[in-house]
Amino acid sequence: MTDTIFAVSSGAPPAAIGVIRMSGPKAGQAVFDLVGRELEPRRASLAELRGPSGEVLDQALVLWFPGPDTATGEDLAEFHCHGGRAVLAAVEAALGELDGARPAEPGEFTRRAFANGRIDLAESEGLADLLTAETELQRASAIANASGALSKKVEAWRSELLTLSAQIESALDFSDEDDVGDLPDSFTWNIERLLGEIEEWLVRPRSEALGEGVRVAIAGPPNAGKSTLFNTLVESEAAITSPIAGTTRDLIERSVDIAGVPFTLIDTAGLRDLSSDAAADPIEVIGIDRARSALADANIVLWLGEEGRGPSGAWEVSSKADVDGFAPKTGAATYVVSAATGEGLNELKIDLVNEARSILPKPSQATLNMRQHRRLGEAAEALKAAVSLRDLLLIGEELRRARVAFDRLVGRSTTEDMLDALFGRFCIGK
Ligand SMILES: Nc1nc2c(ncn2[C@@H]2O[C@H](COP(=O)(O)OP(=O)(O)OP(=O)(O)O)[C@@H](O)[C@H]2O)c(=O)[nH]1
Ligand SMILES: [K+]
Ligand SMILES: [Mg+2]
Repeated sequence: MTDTIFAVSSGAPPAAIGVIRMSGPKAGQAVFDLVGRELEPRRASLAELRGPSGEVLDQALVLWFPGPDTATGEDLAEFHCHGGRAVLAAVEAALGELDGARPAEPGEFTRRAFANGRIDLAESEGLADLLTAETELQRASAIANASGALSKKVEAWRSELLTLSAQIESALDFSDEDDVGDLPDSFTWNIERLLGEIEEWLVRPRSEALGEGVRVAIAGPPNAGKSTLFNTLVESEAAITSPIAGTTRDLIERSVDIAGVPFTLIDTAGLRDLSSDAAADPIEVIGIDRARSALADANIVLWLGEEGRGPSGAWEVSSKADVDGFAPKTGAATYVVSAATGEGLNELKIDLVNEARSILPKPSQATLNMRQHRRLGEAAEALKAAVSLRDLLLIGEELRRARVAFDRLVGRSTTEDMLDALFGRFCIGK
């Protein structure tokens, strides 16, 4: 028999309320043992919880949900207890006394929901992202995935595919040529339309982009004020600043949320040409190498050096605008800023946010993660092959390949490893 699992599903105690969830065949028995009577399903009941020797453990609100129409697809109970550490430990200990009951592993409730078909893989992944979302944009995108936008789309594509496969079957049954000529004219258009829809999803920014945010590197010669600008943007004294040229040696990265949009800011070592300097500090040389590769990986480079001398596409920034004798760059697209007085920083932030919005997934738009992107890409490849072929059997095989890719995408066929990796991301009690 399946184990019955339990865990504190609310946050870490102490808190005002602590919710212990229990799922599995013994959940009903557990409610009866602790409460001493049968409860009406799906109604909150106030009850005294008692331990094995009759001692009162807590007064709690208890909910009893008989399966299979529950979040996990199993019998499910919730004990809304007082959220003290000792109270929760005592109730958990009493639940653990029950034969066949044990504490849940991380993500095990969600894993059971998946195993029982209550949610599919894409929804589980969305849920994992939702629980770890830190910015508003991450939350909005994760909720779209968790609520099944991709899953519904794949379901629709899959049923269109089945219709197309049925057309192949009937052409094979009723013709001698076994050639595309036996198919309805709409056949190829329909595959192409399907392909078009899939490609629209494939070109969307990927969900991983939301996790790490837009990468903004700050670059320029030594003492340009890079670290000072970095500290101001990340609102902490993360980087050491000083009048000594070559203060920053290594890359410094910090994640920040600007107007609900996730960014990773990167401070870099000042760039200067040390190639002809035999006495150059080898550590500074390494730092400059690292700086150059960070610039190559960044989505946006803020260039604090001489106009036009930064990496191509870099944003021109004239720093230290408050200093006597300050002369800004002459280009119209220059951001004139002072980290000391705050001048120009709002304009810079507004443009960073606008640029990020065009790089990142749209709010509430469902997105693909790397795994989903790969599977959907396989489906697209198979469909492209299908439109290029003339032999019905071969076309049918490509359509089957596309269907397998859809099935893997939503988890109709998945490996244990993959599930371990996914559900291990959840906390205990989820
Ligand atoms: N007045 C004024 N001084 C600034 C401003 N930004 C930086 N400074 C000063 O300029 C000097 C160099 O600043 P840093 O932020 O260390 O410059 P950096 O580009 O990171 O230098 P390296 O790491 O050595 O390449 C420090 O003394 C800062 O206090 C500014 O906006 N206004
Ligand atoms: K410096
Ligand atoms: Mg610095």
